[in-house]
Amino acid sequence: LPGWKKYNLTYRIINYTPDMARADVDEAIQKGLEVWSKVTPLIFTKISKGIADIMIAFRTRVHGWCPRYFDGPLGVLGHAFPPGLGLGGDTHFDEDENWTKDGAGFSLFLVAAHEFGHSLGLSHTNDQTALMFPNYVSLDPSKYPLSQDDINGIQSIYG
Ligand SMILES: CC(C)C[C@H](C(=O)NO)C(=O)N[C@@H](CC(N)=O)C(=O)NCc1cccc(N)c1
Ligand SMILES: [Ca+2]
Ligand SMILES: [Zn+2]
Repeated sequence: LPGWKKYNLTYRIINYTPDMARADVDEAIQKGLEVWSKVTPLIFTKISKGIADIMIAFRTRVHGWCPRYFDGPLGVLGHAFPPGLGLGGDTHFDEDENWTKDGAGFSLFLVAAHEFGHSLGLSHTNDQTALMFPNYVSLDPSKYPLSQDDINGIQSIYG
């Protein structure tokens, strides 16, 4: 599994969803990254300008030079590119979803944690208890642990 060749990665939130307070978006993204830094030597540093390893944006439908597109409400919630230069690591969230900190809509924290798994080199798993299972499971974000499958996967890259 290809991964980043460095442990210190930068991220930048390019734009914010109007669905949530900015501070709540910052927190959801930071916690989504922490899910992975807790079990690896990875360190994530937030920058507010320039090019980060992981560029994070909320987008709809066909967007910019991204080779993938979104599909309106529901369905695809986000996508992220595997480690590498340029688009590598970048993460996009579908702005046509209702993003939330808790309660109705989709938990930005949960989806971000899943997408960052891809940004770090993980693909989907068929372990239904895993964060990297293809489909969203709306479990309480605070209790949503990584499954052993997730941990094995990430530690096989950044052990
Ligand atoms: C083919 C991919 C572009 C689908 C896309 C995905 O897996 N992105 O990483 C996606 O948004 N999948 C939905 C499920 C679907 N409608 O296909 C999803 O909920 N993924 C995010 C997610 C969030 C939290 C937990 C899990 N297991 C999955
Ligand atoms: Ca969608
Ligand atoms: Zn996925």
